[in-house]
Amino acid sequence: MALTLRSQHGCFGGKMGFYSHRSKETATEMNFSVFLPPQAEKAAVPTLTYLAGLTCTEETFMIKAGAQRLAADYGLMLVCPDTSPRDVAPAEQDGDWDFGSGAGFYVDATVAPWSQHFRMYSYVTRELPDLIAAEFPADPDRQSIFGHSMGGHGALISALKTPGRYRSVSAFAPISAPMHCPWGDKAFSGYLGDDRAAWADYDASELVKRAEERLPLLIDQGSDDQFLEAQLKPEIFEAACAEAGHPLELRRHPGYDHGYYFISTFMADHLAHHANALGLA
Ligand SMILES: N[C@@H](CCC(=O)N[C@@H](CSC=O)C(=O)NCC(=O)O)C(=O)O
Repeated sequence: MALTLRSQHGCFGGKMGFYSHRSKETATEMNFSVFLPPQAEKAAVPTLTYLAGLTCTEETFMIKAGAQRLAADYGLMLVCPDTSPRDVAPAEQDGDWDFGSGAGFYVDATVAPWSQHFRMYSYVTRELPDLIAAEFPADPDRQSIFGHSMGGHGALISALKTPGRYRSVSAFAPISAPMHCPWGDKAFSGYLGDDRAAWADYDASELVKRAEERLPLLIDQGSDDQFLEAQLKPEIFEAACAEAGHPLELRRHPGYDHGYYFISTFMADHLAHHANALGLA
């Protein structure tokens, strides 16, 4: 598997790298970033994948979230894919910031033209982990996942749909019930068509009701988040977890909005959550 190293930077004793490669799933070049902690020079380390939100790239989290110092302390590899394929025909880019480029929604599209390249679910749950295991000093038996907003939705569905893959999951302000909000309605009807049964396969509030395993699950939500009421709907996911008997630590934080100041404030708690599940704490 040919990887192109686009740039590399020393970071907290480890290495911050930005890569691209030809993806079989999306049939495009895909970008991703990896933070290698110093411990990775001597041994395979656990990986924590972060899925970013609408309009983000593989750089946003690495630049803004402040996760690398803690990951270096724990000996945790951080992996962050781009949020969609990029080098696609104009008809597949879409002019909207919440659909098309930068808005892959972590689903495998079934509706043309999106179905040709927008296969982000298979990309983040299969192709990218396999690539990381083959090309980096990663311990494939110790993986966890987290994300923000659209990426929080992506992290929740990735964990719920692949029992046995991840040791823990967490999310900042996730789109918790995409079948019941305008962002999800637009993405699911565009990528998956009108069949709401297909939508339920990518909705965490539906998937948790049939979950086979019980993962440590942490969600942080700002109470002053501008998207909270219309788009995020944590109360639906909270009720679904209660109905399913799935443990959930959902914390609401007055004074915090949707942005990376909120994310960076609670980043240490999320890394501790995952480090604990991955046997690093
Ligand atoms: N362009 C939009 C705002 C887009 C936005 O807020 N994106 C969020 C994720 S929202 C859900 O997935 C984000 O993480 N942005 C990156 C950042 O650096 O903050 C608008 O104009 O409202």
